[in-house]
Amino acid sequence: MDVSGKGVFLTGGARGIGRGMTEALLAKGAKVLFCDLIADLGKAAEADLQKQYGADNVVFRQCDVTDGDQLKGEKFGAVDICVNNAGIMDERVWEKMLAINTTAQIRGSQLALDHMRRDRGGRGGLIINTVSLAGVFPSYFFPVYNASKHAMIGYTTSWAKNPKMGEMGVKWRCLCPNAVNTNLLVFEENQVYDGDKFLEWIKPRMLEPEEVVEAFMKLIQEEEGDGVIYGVFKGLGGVFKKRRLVDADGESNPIVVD
Ligand SMILES: NC(=O)C1=CN([C@@H]2O[C@H](COP(=O)(O)OP(=O)(O)OC[C@H]3O[C@@H](n4cnc5c(N)ncnc54)[C@H](O)[C@@H]3O)[C@@H](O)[C@H]2O)C=CC1
Ligand SMILES: CCCCCC(=O)CC\C=C/C=C/C=C/[C@@H](O)[C@@H](O)CCCC(=O)O
Repeated sequence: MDVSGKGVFLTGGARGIGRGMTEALLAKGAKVLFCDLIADLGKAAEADLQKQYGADNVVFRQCDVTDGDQLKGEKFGAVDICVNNAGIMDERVWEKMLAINTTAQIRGSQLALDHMRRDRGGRGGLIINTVSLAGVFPSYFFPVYNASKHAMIGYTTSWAKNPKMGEMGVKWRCLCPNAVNTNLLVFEENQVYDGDKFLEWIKPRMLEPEEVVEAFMKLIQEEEGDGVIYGVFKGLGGVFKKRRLVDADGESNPIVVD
């Protein structure tokens, strides 16, 4: 999709990957309403971005995505692209994590679909859920985070397969980066299991946020390709992936399931 002049709603945009996505979309001429829980960071980002791209093109709202009423109330003209990106990684508060990573992404998708669907007067659109490679592969370091992301792959790909989606005019995609150098990876003890081991294991393949943003922009602008899982890997950029089940020992004997 050509994003120029399009309306975007994006969650978790005050920092990290979401902050970069917001700026990249503005640079291509989109109008962005971004929200976040952290008001001071969000307002600072808004001031900065408005200076560069104009106050009519970018607005910040403080919003807790787990509050359905707050999420519903966010309006900034028509939304052509919805990016459900806010997420946390903290096994100690696993119910809250499911509320943010899964329930809120589902609610955001549902609201966007109702707004966009052509068969009910909307003008179509694109829904992108920021998932993770943790939604595709098992990782013992963070079981609930992993489950929260697996759920979003199931949800997003299921809507994408709906035979009436053509009529509705809405496309669905999952952005699945490998680990990214953001605040999400700064954790306290017990936030994940064997966190130091995870970081040591993942370090050589760790992405910078800009690499993910670049892949995200390709994914948005991609017209073709029915793959809804877009893996982002160090040195490879973004690639459409088929969903695979792997044995308990990891990579051996993957089974292609779609
Ligand atoms: N950093 C990583 O290694 C990876 C991150 N991801 C996913 O990317 C997404 C963005 O994460 P990052 O930019 O890495 O982390 P981050 O921590 O830098 O940014 C996440 C943003 O979401 C916001 N947020 C958290 N809870 C919220 C709530 N209840 N309501 C509204 N906003 C809320 C935070 O305030 C923060 O600004 C998440 O969904 C994460 O799971 C996916 C793969 C790898
Ligand atoms: C503190 C933890 C935060 C977790 C943030 C993430 O979402 C990071 C991603 C989590 C798991 C990543 C698993 C990565 C596996 C790959 O490095 C590789 O094993 C997969 C190979 C893919 C392929 O060959 O197609």
